[in-house]
Amino acid sequence: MSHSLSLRVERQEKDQLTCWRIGTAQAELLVAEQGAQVLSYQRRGEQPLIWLSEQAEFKRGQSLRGGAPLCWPWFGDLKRSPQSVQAMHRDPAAGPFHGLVRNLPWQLQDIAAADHAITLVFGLTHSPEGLPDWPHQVTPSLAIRLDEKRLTLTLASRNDGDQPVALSQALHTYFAVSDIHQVEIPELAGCRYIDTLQDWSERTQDGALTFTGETDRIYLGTPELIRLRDPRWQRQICLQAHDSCSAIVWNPWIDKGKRLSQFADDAWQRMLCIETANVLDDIVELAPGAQANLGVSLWTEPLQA
Ligand SMILES: O=P(O)(O)OC[C@H]1O[C@@H](O)[C@H](O)[C@@H](O)[C@@H]1O
Repeated sequence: MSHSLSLRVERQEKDQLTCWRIGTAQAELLVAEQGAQVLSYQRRGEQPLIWLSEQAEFKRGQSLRGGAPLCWPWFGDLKRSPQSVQAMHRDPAAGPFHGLVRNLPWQLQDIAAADHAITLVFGLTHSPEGLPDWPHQVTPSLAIRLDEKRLTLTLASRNDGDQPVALSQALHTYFAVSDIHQVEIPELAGCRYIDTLQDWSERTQDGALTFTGETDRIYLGTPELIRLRDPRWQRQICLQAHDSCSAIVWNPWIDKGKRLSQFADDAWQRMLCIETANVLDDIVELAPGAQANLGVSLWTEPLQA
């Protein structure tokens, strides 16, 4: 498909996966159909905004390291999720980390260009009995909208069943940074967080968040706009969340980085996850017939070094 807005949409087979590459005058985006996983997003003349591991493997049935995997219908360890989220599963002890859909086949269901933007909609097609051990009729879909300035991801969940459903979720976005030691996130100052590396104890963020070691935290009561300042690359990445007031911030640092799949030993220096989420006291309760939309818009702004 080509378009007067100098839009290019190309389907590409990369090893075992079908991907879609979208090129506009301003940016380039790559998405894998599996998991409806955004893999990379780079604005022309800039460093990548979304980070993809140079060791990412394009294999069926496994999530790629990097991009923006979808954690749904729960985030992280199901046994650590609120009771109402656990109760949706037949065997919470056996629920896989980060939910059920990040390594399933999804399909591109719609693609439309209008108002200087292109939107791709991916849907998960699963059996009427629902997902394995999660017997609920909730249909997720992901809309990916690329306009001249921003990339917007919206994960919609519609409850087509006749019982309420509780879920947690996250847009697990990996960002590219110049050097993890030099970036900071000012907007998290004063937020409560759960430090999963300190026995899940609750703390309060003192000043801007900076990075000096392994970090794995769930921030609560987060503001709508969060900025990742990167003076060395003279930019800040802006994240505007929609219908979310919790976020996970994660960097594996050296030791955990060595244990991760599809991850170079020094990759921890170049990436950082800020995951726009609905977790803990921010989970989603979906009445029959209701729909929830979790979203994030991403863009960059110049910054003086
Ligand atoms: O290796 P995975 O399953 O993609 O998870 C990556 C990370 O995802 C983060 O969301 C978690 O907070 C981390 O604890 C975890 O290590």
